[in-house]
Amino acid sequence: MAPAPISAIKVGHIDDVQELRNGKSSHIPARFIRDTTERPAFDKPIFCSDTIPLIDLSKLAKGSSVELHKLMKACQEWGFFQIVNHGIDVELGERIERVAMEFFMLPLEEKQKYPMIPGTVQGYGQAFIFSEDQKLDWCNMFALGVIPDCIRSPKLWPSKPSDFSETVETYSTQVRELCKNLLKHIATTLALKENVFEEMFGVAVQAVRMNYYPACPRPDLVLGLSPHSDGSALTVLQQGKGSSVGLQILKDGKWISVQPIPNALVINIGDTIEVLTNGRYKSVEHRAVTHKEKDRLSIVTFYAPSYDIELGPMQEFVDEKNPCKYRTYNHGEYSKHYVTNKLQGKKRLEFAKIVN
Ligand SMILES: O=C(O)CCC(=O)C(=O)O
Ligand SMILES: [Fe+2]
Repeated sequence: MAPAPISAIKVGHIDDVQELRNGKSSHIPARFIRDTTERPAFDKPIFCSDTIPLIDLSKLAKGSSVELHKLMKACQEWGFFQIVNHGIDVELGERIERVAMEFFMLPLEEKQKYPMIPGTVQGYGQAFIFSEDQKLDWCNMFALGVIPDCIRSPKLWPSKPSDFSETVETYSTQVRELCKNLLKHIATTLALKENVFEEMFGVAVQAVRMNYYPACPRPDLVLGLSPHSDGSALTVLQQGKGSSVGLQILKDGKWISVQPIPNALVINIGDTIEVLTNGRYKSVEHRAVTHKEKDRLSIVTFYAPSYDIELGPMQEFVDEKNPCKYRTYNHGEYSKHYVTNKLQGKKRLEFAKIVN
């Protein structure tokens, strides 16, 4: 049966979490309350690991083999790491946080001029909601396609604050360079030609998502963002200064909090790199939790191949011991599949899995 058009899907009433928060009531609407198995376990001590690898990009740039080895281990064993000396201007990092917060603090009517466009995950609101019985995230998102032009919706770029668009453009230009740079180093860790990904990806797709998690009176009952892996090749995540700890990654069956490090960025491997490397480097499931008193902001950039690219495991990673785990598919089709299915762990990658 053909899938129902997104516009025909009934999502029911979606409360705006900032409005709920401003109402100061401690009542949590039922649609936000998770099943017991999904709730964050605040009663057990959260395993706050400082072992999530920290990579110094300036050392990689100087050709440090020790740092390259650390990067290889980070990609292979974690799929998540933090980077310092990454080349993004500190002042620009502060500016993007400021404009994002100024946008989220606008009156609801103003933000609703840029409503989330179903099936594209662009605009303001809750994304990935496809049915009335689906749980909601304690989060407001504002997402924009940046590159190429065909994914930009100029109507969604807000006029307030006045320097919002210019800041997103400048920030995105610098993050794009960072992604290209990181992919070169990642290719080197895989004994591939350093430009292999850039040549393969064509004009890479880049999108930015700002996630705002207001403080929640019952962080033990809700999730800021449902568990998922990213569909990108790489994701660059900036945790807002002064934000609460919120990002958690699933490692060996345990949720581990990622401690923000001043001026560091969090990098994670997305589904695309998992497929290309036939699972050598894996995309990792992650989620966000909320905090009772503190709000939290994250600025997330997704960097992925052009939509017209056909993707599948590279031959370098397929042999008798490592049979091909994923089929070849069109990246545009995968992206469409990704944005039209709910966040549910790594389920969306089943799209590409070869089932024996
Ligand atoms: O806010 C966070 O830390 C997680 C955001 C995230 O995973 C996403 O936007 O894909
Ligand atoms: Fe994510």
